[in-house]
Amino acid sequence: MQLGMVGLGRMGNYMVQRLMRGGHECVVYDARPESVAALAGLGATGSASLEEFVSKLAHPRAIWLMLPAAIVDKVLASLVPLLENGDIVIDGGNSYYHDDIRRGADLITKGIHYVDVGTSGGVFGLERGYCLMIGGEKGIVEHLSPIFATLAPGVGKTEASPNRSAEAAAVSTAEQGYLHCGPHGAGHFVKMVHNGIEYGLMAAYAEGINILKHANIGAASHVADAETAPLAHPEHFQYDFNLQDVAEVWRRGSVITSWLLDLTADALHADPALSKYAGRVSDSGEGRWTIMAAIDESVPTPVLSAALYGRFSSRDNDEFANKVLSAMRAGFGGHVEKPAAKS
Ligand SMILES: NC(=O)c1ccc[n+]([C@@H]2O[C@H](COP(=O)([O-])OP(=O)(O)OC[C@H]3O[C@@H](n4cnc5c(N)ncnc54)[C@H](O)[C@@H]3O)[C@@H](O)[C@H]2O)c1
Ligand SMILES: O=C(O)[C@H](O)[C@@H](O)[C@H](O)[C@H](O)COP(=O)(O)O
Repeated sequence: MQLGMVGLGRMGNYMVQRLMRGGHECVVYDARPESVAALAGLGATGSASLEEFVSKLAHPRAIWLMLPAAIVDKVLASLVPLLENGDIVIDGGNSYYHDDIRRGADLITKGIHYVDVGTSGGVFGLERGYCLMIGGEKGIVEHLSPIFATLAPGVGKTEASPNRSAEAAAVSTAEQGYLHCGPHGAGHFVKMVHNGIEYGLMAAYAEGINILKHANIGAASHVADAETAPLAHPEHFQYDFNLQDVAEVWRRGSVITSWLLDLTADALHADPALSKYAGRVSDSGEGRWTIMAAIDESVPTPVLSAALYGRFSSRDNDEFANKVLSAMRAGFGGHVEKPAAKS
């Protein structure tokens, strides 16, 4: 099948390569000509402009956008006037599902079909395949199934769930690694919650490993932390854990095995101090949209909310709040801030 790809960054580039390996024909465009040239060198049909890109696609066109969510509307404003009745636009980035509902309704008035796809797997997707969470019209999703089947990991890459019935498996593509989740926005809704969970899982590993890292604070060699009360039982905190080895042993048969743990172990092996990271953790939107949806649904999400707020704190957005705390403490008790302990 032919597919046009706009956005050839960390994701789009490898997705095109996986599609071409699977026998699909790819027409590609990116604002960076060097990204287009690199894929043209591997067999894709390159384009120097959106106009040229659209002209090289057979009607009905299938165009996959793999762009930062913030620029999708801007690119659609240039792209849509070039399209014809029956063409399909797929947004495979991390767009907000409200935008999908709006775009789907707007584009169909122009005869253009819109599909939202939450794509998971990151830069490992080229080899492992991508988990695809899809929203849109059923017939259009079915039409695109050869593309989804090639991008997804495929049957057999993950052991079947023991209680999954053969009947359920026969009527769903979930075992292949892609799923039509519902109408416009459903794909990105599922991906949004996936990423909310991702924040919580990541925070859980990070916090646990940090407890292990500080398990030596009772050792005589440890510089006492001037900001806290003295330890009642220094003998309880005499452990110099080898964090790489702990992460490594957890990867074998434990309850908390996961790909995130694999990546954590690997990062600790590369540099146990993680010294190239300052620890300022960004968020691209999906974590906060998850919490917003939970609030609208009146569903409690204490773990996911705490994980999101942890990212805000990591960027020092709690600095003034902490000054307010110190000011109150000074005010009611005359407590003076102590100098930071050397780490
Ligand atoms: N990186 C990941 O692990 C990952 C995983 C899943 C989903 N996503 C989502 O996929 C989307 C793409 O992510 P990425 O990591 O590949 O981003 P990226 O920044 O690596 O790539 C974006 C590409 O878009 C191109 N681009 C920017 N403006 C353009 C324009 N006006 N016209 C044409 N091309 C333009 C850039 O040149 C770049 O090559 C995002 O929505 C992201 O949130 C990323
Ligand atoms: O499933 C995935 O492959 C990831 O979730 C992916 O979508 C990406 O790495 C996020 O864009 C990072 O999101 P934050 O910037 O919000 O951490």
